[in-house]
Amino acid sequence: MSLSKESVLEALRIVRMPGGGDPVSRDLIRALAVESGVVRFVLEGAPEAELAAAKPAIEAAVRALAGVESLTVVVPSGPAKGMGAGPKIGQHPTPQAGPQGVAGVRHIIAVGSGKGGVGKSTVSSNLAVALARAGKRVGLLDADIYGPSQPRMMGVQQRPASPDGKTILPLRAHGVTLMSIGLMLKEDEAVIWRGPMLMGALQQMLGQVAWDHYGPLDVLIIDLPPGTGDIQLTLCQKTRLDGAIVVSTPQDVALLDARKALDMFRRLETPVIGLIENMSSYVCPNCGHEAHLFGHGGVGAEAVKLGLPYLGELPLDLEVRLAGDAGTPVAAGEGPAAAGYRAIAEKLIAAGAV
Ligand SMILES: Nc1ncnc2c1ncn2[C@@H]1O[C@H](COP(=O)(O)OP(=O)(O)OP(=O)(O)O)[C@@H](O)[C@H]1O
Repeated sequence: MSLSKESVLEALRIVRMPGGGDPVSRDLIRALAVESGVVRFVLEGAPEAELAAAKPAIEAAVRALAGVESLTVVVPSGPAKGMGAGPKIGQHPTPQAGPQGVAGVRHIIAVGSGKGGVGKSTVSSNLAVALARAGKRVGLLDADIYGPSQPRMMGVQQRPASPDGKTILPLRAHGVTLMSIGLMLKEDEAVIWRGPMLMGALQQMLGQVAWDHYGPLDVLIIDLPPGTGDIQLTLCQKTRLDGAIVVSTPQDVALLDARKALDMFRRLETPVIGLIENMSSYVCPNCGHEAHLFGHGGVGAEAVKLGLPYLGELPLDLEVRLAGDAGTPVAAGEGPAAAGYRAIAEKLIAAGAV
């Protein structure tokens, strides 16, 4: 029998758990992935001591299979020392009837991109700050589970509190109510998760976080992972989204991927609020010459072609990256990039999107 999920599960059925039964019939094997000899899964759903005691036998059973080149078994542990008891993030999704809103939130907007690295997270944080500066009550959810960047960009690192072990209290930075899935997880947990665990975690981020802890929100901005995967699909299907904003750089290859994201939102019947061109122009800080490193105007032209609103362009500006790395989004200050964000925030407000 060649190595597969089934052969791994079959081998695991033979292992006896200290508390009785086997790990498969007790549903303790989660997010199993088997790919070219690499086997990964999460072992959870029983007391941590029992899982730790069973782990060596479980590993031995899998390693004995022909074709296993590497094995990672993660036993998620409780919160790290000093962090206090907290809810466990990452679970199988609970059933829900149709798309749901989020308590205390008026509008929900997702920010997506077809391709990574085009500035989606930068745009999400800066737009959140620009909208807050324009007087809106704004929340920001970093749902980019594989590369959460909002804690760094917004300058927050502490683990959110959970007084009752279930409700999660969001953080607050630059006038924005903030939560990142990255603040609740250990690195190795998120990386090996697959579909259902991701979806459950997202559901928890929307349902268990007290988004109105600092007062009700006009808008919750959700920074999606790049691409068109499980998280995007789940969010559009399970959450009452008001719409999506798609970020792209102007060059053809990024636009090609942006079209895929737009197509996904169309199929899922999520209205596209507009397109944003990031890294549009570069003004040399020494001589003032304006260059278009990735081309210019491609996103606007695409918006016209598709009959979608074009929200505006944002310059490629060293300050944007430095500010993001330093934890204070450039939109919190003054300058051309801040002005660009202010203009987009005003457009969104004028359109009644927030
Ligand atoms: N307009 C800009 N000018 C200069 N640097 C930028 C600009 N937009 C984004 N960056 C920088 O580019 C890098 C990638 O941006 P960001 O993380 O926002 O992209 P992303 O699309 O969210 O990527 P990923 O999908 O991988 O999370 C960051 O270092 C960010 O500071």
